[in-house]
Amino acid sequence: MDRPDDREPLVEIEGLRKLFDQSQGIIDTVLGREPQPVRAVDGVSLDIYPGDTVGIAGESGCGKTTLGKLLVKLYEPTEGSISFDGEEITDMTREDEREFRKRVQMIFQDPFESLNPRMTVYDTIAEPLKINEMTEGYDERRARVKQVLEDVGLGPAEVYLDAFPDELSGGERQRVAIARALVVDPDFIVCDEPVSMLDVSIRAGVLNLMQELQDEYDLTYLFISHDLSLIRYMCDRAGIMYLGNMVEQGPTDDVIDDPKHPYTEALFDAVPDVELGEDRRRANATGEVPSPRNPPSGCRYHPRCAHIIPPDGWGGSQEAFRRAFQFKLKAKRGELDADAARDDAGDAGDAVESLVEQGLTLDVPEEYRSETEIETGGHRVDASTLDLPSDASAALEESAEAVLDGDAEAAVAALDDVITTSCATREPRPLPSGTREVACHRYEDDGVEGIGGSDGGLNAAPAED
Ligand SMILES: Nc1ncnc2c1ncn2[C@@H]1O[C@H](COP(=O)(O)OP(=O)(O)OP(=O)(O)O)[C@@H](O)[C@H]1O
Repeated sequence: MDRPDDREPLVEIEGLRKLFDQSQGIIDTVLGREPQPVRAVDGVSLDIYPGDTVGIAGESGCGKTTLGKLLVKLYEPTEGSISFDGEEITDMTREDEREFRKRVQMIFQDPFESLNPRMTVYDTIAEPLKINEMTEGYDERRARVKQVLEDVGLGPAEVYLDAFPDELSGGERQRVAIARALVVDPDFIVCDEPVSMLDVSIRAGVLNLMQELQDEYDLTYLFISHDLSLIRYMCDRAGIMYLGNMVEQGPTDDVIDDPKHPYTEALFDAVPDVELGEDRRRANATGEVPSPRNPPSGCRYHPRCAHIIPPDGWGGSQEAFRRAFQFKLKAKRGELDADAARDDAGDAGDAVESLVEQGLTLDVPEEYRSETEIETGGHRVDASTLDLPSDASAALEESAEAVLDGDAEAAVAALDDVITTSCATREPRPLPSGTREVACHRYEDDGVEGIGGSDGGLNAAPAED
């Protein structure tokens, strides 16, 4: 990615992976299935520059916290490298690691859990100074603790020094946690949902304090948050994670105002915004986040993607392909309900037609459904209004017949040659554009939907097979 200056990154993350081995559920054990690790962070690369505030967003379980913990060395990576100020952190001497642990801190979501209830504010903040032998004796230590308490807005310090966490409000506790992180004068702080447990009325105060402290202490921040308005408010750059992958990253305003990855688009569409036009509203994702134990092949987002790419020579619209692909997913997952289709069709009706329409229905909230779907309670789409090529219609009917005959395998096989997409077979590589990186096949080929203007944008590098 282009940057406006030639600073060296403070943190360089390359091909980072963290897999958690997890014991299987009882069904897996009984069926003798191979244990599958949780792919919490799975191939993330990211540079963080000094003085920047980088935000990481994404749905729950996408690997944000795991990434944060890897960066502060609370976890060791399964694969990949993290370098901090030019030095690889996964392979440090004891002395270097000691120094690293001073320079890099983490603030957690829950100040009730992160503070020891049996330690006073003074002991909590003085502890890292003692461990790191950073002060000469009690007087210097006490002066340093008092100073940092004043810096985080807990003044006069004497009022707080002997207090225990349960005597403080949530906001005061989080300020103590921030003071504990700051007292060793770090360079880089990972802030994991730092205000989400706090009362809404005091969040802005804590965030503003963190901005002031950034200048005062010369800090670089990584903010992890579900809250996209917080990311916009605090962060210069934003990275969007999906199932362990970084799908898009770049300057925050560009990523939010002009999202390129369909997942980023859907994530921001989930936030109510009266100014969004029809096109943005229709882009919403279908279904739930799949398990990181067994992520989808190719692009991990493809089963939910509104912009899934039809095969070469597809004679219909992209919308028709997206629905046909949803049919295929439901057939694979055994979600097509033959009995419901028979009931729906009635004695004189056509159960095949009903089942095809059931399969073509998108699993999205009501505001994203077609008129027919709304009229029929979300269960039916009028297939005749869809621009489906004749071979696709024939394949869907053949598949529906197989489902009605109880032959699940044949139902999937009928679709195999027609309803195909490269999104399910090739993993997209993050490719650079003028201001960002996006990992999406739509931006790989000239003439599809290049971004980054006339210089070819993301088309600069060939796609991986
Ligand atoms: N110590 C662990 N052992 C096993 N699995 C883990 C562990 N920590 C996280 N996971 C799993 O890894 C995946 C990513 O979790 P992580 O907490 O990093 O996501 P997240 O995006 O921060 O989610 P949230 O916003 O809910 O905190 C999840 O499926 C989670 O269950």
